[in-house]
Amino acid sequence: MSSVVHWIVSPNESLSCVVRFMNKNVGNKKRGSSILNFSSGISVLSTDIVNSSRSSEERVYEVILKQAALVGEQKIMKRGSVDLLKHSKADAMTNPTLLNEAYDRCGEVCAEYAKTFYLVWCRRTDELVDGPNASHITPMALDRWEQRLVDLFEGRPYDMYDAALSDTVSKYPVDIQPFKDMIDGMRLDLKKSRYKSFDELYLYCYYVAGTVGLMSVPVMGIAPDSKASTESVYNSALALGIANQLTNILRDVGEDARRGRIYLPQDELQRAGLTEEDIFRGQVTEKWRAFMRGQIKRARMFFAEAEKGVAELNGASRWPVLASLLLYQQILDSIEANDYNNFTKRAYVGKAKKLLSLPMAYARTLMRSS
Ligand SMILES: CC(C)=CCC/C(C)=C/CC/C(C)=C/CC/C(C)=C/[C@@H]1[C@@H](COP(=O)(O)OP(=O)(O)O)[C@]1(C)CC/C=C(\C)CC/C=C(\C)CCC=C(C)C
Ligand SMILES: [Mn+2]
Repeated sequence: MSSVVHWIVSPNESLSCVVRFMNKNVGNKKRGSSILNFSSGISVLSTDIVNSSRSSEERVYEVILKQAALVGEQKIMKRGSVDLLKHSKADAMTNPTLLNEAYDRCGEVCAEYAKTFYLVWCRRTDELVDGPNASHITPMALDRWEQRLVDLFEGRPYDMYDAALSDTVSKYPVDIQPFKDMIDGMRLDLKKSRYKSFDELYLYCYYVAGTVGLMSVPVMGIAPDSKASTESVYNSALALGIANQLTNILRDVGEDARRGRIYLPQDELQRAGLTEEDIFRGQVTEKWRAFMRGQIKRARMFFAEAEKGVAELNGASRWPVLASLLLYQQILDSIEANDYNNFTKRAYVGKAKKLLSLPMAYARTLMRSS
């Protein structure tokens, strides 16, 4: 039996600890979940019964179990071969030269768009709602994007970028669900600019970022000698996505507010004595500093949860994943160094620190694998 412990910090510095005991046999879901609240050392305030109204964390965990089952139970069905007749550009899928070109094109997009991360389909999806044509994007356009996703999963890519992804998902146990969920995240972005609670924000972070972790693990692979359960590795991957997105949100508070968006839990703001006007005014007060300390602490806990899973990945992936984790979490240090002024100062990690993260990550991964 494996146990996954999540610590969620609320802004008044009390801690909720969600302890899940999962039956390792995911097919036989004998699952219990209890939420323990700690406040000044006083514990166990509530017990969550399975199947009562589910929290976002529980809903997302269902997806993890499904992904883990795909790997663990070898449920992957060989996907249909590419339908060459429907889309002429699908020639790329059977012609190795064209396929190489498709992957090269993806590499070019990565070099242009992403400083730290590489996953072209995700960037293209995000560009739909954040890019230059964002004001023309309707829910219908996202429906079409989703249909195109289904097509590429079934071996009918529309263009070269799709062809590379189509090829990848036909070779690895990648499920379409996290991809669909990411599109749902973009749908959310079209209609929602406030989040009532951390539970709501957590779901958003899963959609737009946690999904990336679930897409990546089947391709990166779990080390053959790993003793960890598949679902615990997926859980760490999810945590890395959530941690990255929470960090993004904390870095971009001012920028988002100028677009009329507040990706911060409203109930927590209220408990900290802060209003929306305070955010729009953008003054760094003691209340704001205290609020930010709580938010940063929470993001760091997700990074810590993520780090546990890095050693379980295939050797070749450990170093880049740990390096990206170390780099990204330094943005939190930078917010602190800016005295929590994320309204007008952009937190960033300088070149020297970035460079230092690489050998540090390398040394750490070597130490752990010996
Ligand atoms: C066991 C374990 C720890 C496994 C690691 C699993 C893993 C590789 C997880 C990756 C997590 C990750 C990189 C999540 C992406 C988070 C993120 C920043 C999401 C952004 C969403 C939208 O936010 P927003 O609009 O606010 O941001 P911008 O201002 O627009 O930037 C995204 C933009 C979604 C799009 C995401 C990508 C383009 C990044 C995908 C990158 C990868 C999968 C590569 C990761 C590779 C390594 C080696 C870490
Ligand atoms: Mn974006």
